[in-house]
Amino acid sequence: MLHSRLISALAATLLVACSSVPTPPAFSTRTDVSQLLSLQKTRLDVAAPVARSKWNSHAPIDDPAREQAILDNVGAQAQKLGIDAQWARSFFQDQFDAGKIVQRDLHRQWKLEHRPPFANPPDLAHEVRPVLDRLTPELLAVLARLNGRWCEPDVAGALDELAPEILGADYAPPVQEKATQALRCR
Ligand SMILES: C=C(O[C@@H]1C=C(C(=O)O)C=C[C@H]1O)C(=O)O
Repeated sequence: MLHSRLISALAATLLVACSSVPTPPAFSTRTDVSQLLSLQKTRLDVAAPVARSKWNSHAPIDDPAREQAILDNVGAQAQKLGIDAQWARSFFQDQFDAGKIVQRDLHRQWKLEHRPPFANPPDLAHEVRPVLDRLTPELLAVLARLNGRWCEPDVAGALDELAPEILGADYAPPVQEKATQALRCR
């Protein structure tokens, strides 16, 4: 008798303890969306050093061979993570295009200012591109956690709320829209 009362008291305590734990899915979804947008922002931040390097070297903003190599790697890695390869490629193409809006805006501004070459331009191949290459697997890992969930209300809601906050801190709406295009519920 005493034994069974003790068990039901313990069970009741456990029930109370479990129900007071915050719901982890909503919390981790918001964290994942925030992390994704922060990584996208970090990638966009690399556009300015890329633009400085190309301003000095007169290299074109578009480098289709480099883009193709990244996309082929992205497609292969995405498949291993269970992400649709074509979707992952279009997400990364959007990141390239968003970064190129930033690069073009800077070159346009420097042209108007008759800006001379930069004194210490970053080395594109040895300093700048390695930063972008390190971001690729990090982006793919978060994308794998959010894979196919873009129409879930907590994912779409976090995206709507956090994109203007995180990307909008430094980037205009056209850049934000391009960078988040593949993430929208369709
Ligand atoms: C960032 C660069 O400029 C462009 C954008 C790229 C990117 O975002 O990864 C890749 C090649 C270029 O078309 C670059 O040349 O490295």
